[in-house]
Amino acid sequence: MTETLHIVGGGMAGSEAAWQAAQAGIPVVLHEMRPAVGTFAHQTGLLGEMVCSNSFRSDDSEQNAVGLLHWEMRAADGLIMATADKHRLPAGGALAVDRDPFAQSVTDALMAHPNVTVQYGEITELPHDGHWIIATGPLTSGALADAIAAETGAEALAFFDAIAPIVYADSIDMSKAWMQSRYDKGDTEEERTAYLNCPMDRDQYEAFIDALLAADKTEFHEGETAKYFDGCLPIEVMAERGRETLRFGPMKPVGLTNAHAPDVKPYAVVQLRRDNKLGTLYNIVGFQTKMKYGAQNTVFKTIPGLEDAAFARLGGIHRNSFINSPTLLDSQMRLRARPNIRFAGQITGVEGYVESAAMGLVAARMAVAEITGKTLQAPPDTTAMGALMTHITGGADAKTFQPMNVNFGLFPPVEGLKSGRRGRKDRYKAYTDRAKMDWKSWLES
Ligand SMILES: Cc1cc2nc3c(=O)[nH]c(=O)nc-3n(C[C@H](O)[C@H](O)[C@H](O)COP(=O)(O)OP(=O)(O)OC[C@H]3O[C@@H](n4cnc5c(N)ncnc54)[C@H](O)[C@@H]3O)c2cc1C
Repeated sequence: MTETLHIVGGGMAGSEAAWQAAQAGIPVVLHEMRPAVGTFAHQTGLLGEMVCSNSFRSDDSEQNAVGLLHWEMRAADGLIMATADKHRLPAGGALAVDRDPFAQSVTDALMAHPNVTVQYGEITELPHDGHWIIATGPLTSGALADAIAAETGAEALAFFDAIAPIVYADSIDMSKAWMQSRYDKGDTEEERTAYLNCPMDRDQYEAFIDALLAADKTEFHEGETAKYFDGCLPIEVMAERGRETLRFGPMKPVGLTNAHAPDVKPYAVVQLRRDNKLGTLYNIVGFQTKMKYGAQNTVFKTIPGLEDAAFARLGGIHRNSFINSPTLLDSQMRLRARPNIRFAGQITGVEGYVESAAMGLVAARMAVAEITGKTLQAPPDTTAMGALMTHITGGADAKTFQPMNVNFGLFPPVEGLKSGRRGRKDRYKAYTDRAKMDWKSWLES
């Protein structure tokens, strides 16, 4: 008899995973704690509930990385994409979804599937036997989060997402910024030039502080803890504590010499640190923030060198349980210490409905292969699915690991194409053409 796949969490990732495995002929038990045990964000007991916006973002599979991920999931007969297409609302180039019929259809499809049993109830332990996928999302219940922390070490499970904004390297103006580590620290040239620095004079700093203090901010949701840890105070809270706080904190100008004006001492310096192995993404060090996205776009572009910055993601702080996947998971998304357990969805450190469902899709296919005595290699990192997986299972720096949306910064470059803004359209088309070809080959493998 074929072994059963247990999936914990009937959200975006768990629903997609259940569908993929069931369609492959594997018996699935899907464990969902709602409606008996709720979260502060979910409103219903339905599977596949969208907790906030009703958008799956861009549907452009040629020029947008999330649009490409849509394409890949459709090509893999994904339940979440097929249901989103069925309940699509007019939204220009974006894929907006009528949320209640969407979740109802996901629920109906899984309930009606002969290979799926939905079992309502909270799972509170990490199981020792059988094949399991944990897809309990950013609001994983307290008991299970405790069990995960006990298994992995408390520091490997984050409860808050304190996100510093991430910028595409090729959108930074290097005629103003320069590369240097503070006090030129490091044994190699690479280490001595590990940071990218943006200098400010006094007027620019004062104007920046004014803009921070005046910016629109988001409040914590009810049920979220508004407790900040001193190590990750939002920059605007630091600015509220005193106009000089940032200049003595993340923006301190010491140990740095402006390569473009060595005789002029900057009044403050914003530092950016490499965020991925490819060097295509940089995060602004210490700039976690509760400013609204519109305000961030305006305020951060006043930083010299970032006037034309394009953001791979903006900053934020919110309740989000996620594991340190680069250290905990192998390339099959299995917990190294307990290989009978895979993780999928937002808890692995991806961000967003589509990315979470995508990780459910691939984790289930890997589990199916294992149950049927085969091994399915991870998709190549030239595909949107593979680029995301590579990021969480090893591409990202484990020390600064933060949840990530899919974006072209995660893709290996296509050789021979023009860099910078002007070449972007051709570059993205080349990425997506390559991805589609490689995704089709992977599906056939
Ligand atoms: C407040 C908030 C707003 C968000 N807004 C957006 C947005 O606008 N757009 C966007 O793309 N993403 C948004 N996200 C992120 C969003 O949660 C994810 O994109 C997506 O829902 C994650 O999918 P998932 O399957 O990993 O988790 P979920 O969809 O949350 O599914 C996890 C499921 O596991 C269940 N569960 C948890 N613990 C247990 C347990 N112990 N036993 C059994 N079941 C359990 C939960 O009830 C839930 O059904 C938001 C997240 C939060 C918290």
